[in-house]
Amino acid sequence: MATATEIGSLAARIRPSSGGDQAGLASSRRSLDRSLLRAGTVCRAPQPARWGLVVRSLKATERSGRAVDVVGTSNGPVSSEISNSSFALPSTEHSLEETRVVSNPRRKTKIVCTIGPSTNTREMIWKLAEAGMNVARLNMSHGDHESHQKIIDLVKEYNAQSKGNVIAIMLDTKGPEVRSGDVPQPILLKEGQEFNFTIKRGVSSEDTVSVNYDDFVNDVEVGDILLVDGGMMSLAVRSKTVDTVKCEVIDGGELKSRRHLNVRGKSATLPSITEKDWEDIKFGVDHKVDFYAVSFVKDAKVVHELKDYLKRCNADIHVIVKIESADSIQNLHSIISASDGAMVARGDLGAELPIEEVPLLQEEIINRCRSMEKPVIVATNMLESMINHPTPTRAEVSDIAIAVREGADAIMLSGETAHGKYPLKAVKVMHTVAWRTESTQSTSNNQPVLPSAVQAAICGEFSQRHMSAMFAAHATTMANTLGTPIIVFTQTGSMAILLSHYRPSSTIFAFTNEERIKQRLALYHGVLPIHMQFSNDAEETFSRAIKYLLDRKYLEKEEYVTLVQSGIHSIWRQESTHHIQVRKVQG
Ligand SMILES: Nc1ncnc2c1ncn2[C@@H]1O[C@H](COP(=O)(O)OP(=O)(O)OP(=O)(O)O)[C@@H](O)[C@H]1O
Ligand SMILES: CC(=O)C(=O)O
Repeated sequence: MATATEIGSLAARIRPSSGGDQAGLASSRRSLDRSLLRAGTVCRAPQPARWGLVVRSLKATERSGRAVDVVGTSNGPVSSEISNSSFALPSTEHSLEETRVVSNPRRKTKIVCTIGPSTNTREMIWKLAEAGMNVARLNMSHGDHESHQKIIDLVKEYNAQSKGNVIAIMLDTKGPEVRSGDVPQPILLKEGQEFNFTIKRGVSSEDTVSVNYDDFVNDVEVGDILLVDGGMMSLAVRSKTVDTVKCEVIDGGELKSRRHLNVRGKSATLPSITEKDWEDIKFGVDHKVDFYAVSFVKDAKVVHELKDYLKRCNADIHVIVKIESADSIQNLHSIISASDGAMVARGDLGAELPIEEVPLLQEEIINRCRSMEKPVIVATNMLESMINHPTPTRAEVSDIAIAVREGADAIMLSGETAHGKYPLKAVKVMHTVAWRTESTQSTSNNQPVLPSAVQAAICGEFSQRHMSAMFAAHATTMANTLGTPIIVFTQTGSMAILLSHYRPSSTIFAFTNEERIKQRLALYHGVLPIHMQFSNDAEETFSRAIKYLLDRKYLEKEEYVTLVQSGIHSIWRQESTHHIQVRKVQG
């Protein structure tokens, strides 16, 4: 059986009395340096934690320069079919060559894919998963429960059959959104023409279409600007009757079925969770989804209301708040604080607020989430042109790189995978761009900081949670300094989530004995979740974990790993002390 011997000198059980042994550390570096030389790798840029890192990047680089040897990872292509397929980026070979000095062959930023008509089959779910999808998003604004259940069943079937890979499921509520009605054919809106929106149901003519919101006429005022589809078309309100809003088209286009309507600078006076949303939320409880993405959250009250409901249902589902309305910006801190994470929903955000605010708000929301230890997703238009074209615009590529650099946990595809012509190529582009961008990120200016824990200690309010945060930060520093991957054993997922928050430079292998926790962890930056039964014997469990990683070539013999035993719920600990150990992997 594979084992990992503890290096006595580096067995940094973090206790006041512990100390490091320079000789042991130097020997570990020498051994890693030797493997580097054997591998013949050239390290072009000095990195603070270079020893273990370069060796591992070789695993993803074949002679052709194509990624074929990354197996069973939730963070990148897993099959040669994907890697060698014709939809590789034209520049793929070049970019993979370039990433030889990458610190880690696995992508850390996760990819959320919206499932729709282009991808709602067994074959496409499998292909998306193999191409790098980490989370499948169900948009409840479209489809019915039957069609969404089919997708949930397919994802669960994939998870059950896949060896090592896992996909989480996110149910995105429709929310109090205002949409135009169904039209049998797109209606052409021309600049300057009169066009009307009516609250009468089922209307679709050349100059009038229904809206799904009875108070539309009351909320809208003469002079308001209406944006269709996030600003693809716009109209100025000229007059109103009891049931109709009469407008002049400013920017024309094709009005298709169920398009978003926003009034510039205003949020609809609807509750954040509508009756339909509650039905969809219950559907999510019944089918055990992993996350809700809650649309148009205006304040923290609605998050508490949803969480209370989930508690009453005994449902362990995390709540991601979508920041997309003018109201949500005013209450950003309390909303994020009440939630389990946030999404920068740039579509509606850029319609309700001036569009030039979107990049600034994106950065602010990411920073806030990062400082509050919550995951954050950047969504909408990331590869919009790939709905119809096989390659992205350069601006779209830059947009992905910016979200990765700003520290998003995940980036999202919407229409690109829901109804686009090139869903797999879009995932492949997202994967490659995120991976390449991560490879250039320096860890030296990314050392964990602990303002909240330090502050708590000063105020005498140091809690178990702060203790866990301290250990996660120290484990990260240790793993970064030594260039080791982190192995964590977690029952609730909390320590893996904390480690993810500190963004270690290498992968976090998160072993859990709960399938649901494994699925949830798929969203978190840098975490590779693995399900394994824990036994009462800690050493035996560690050995099985190491064997698992060796068998899948995630680790190599003689490599060092940072092993974290901790968390709020202790595993194999008599006392409530956390342990961080550095161990050498034995065959
Ligand atoms: N389950 C589905 N069934 C049918 N069509 C879908 C489904 N999900 C998505 N689509 C199609 O894909 C498009 C893009 O998906 P997306 O999730 O971005 O929805 P949206 O309505 O454009 O915006 P929002 O995300 O704000 O709801 C939708 O407009 C719709 O045409
Ligand atoms: C994702 C979404 O709902 C938006 O961008 O508006």
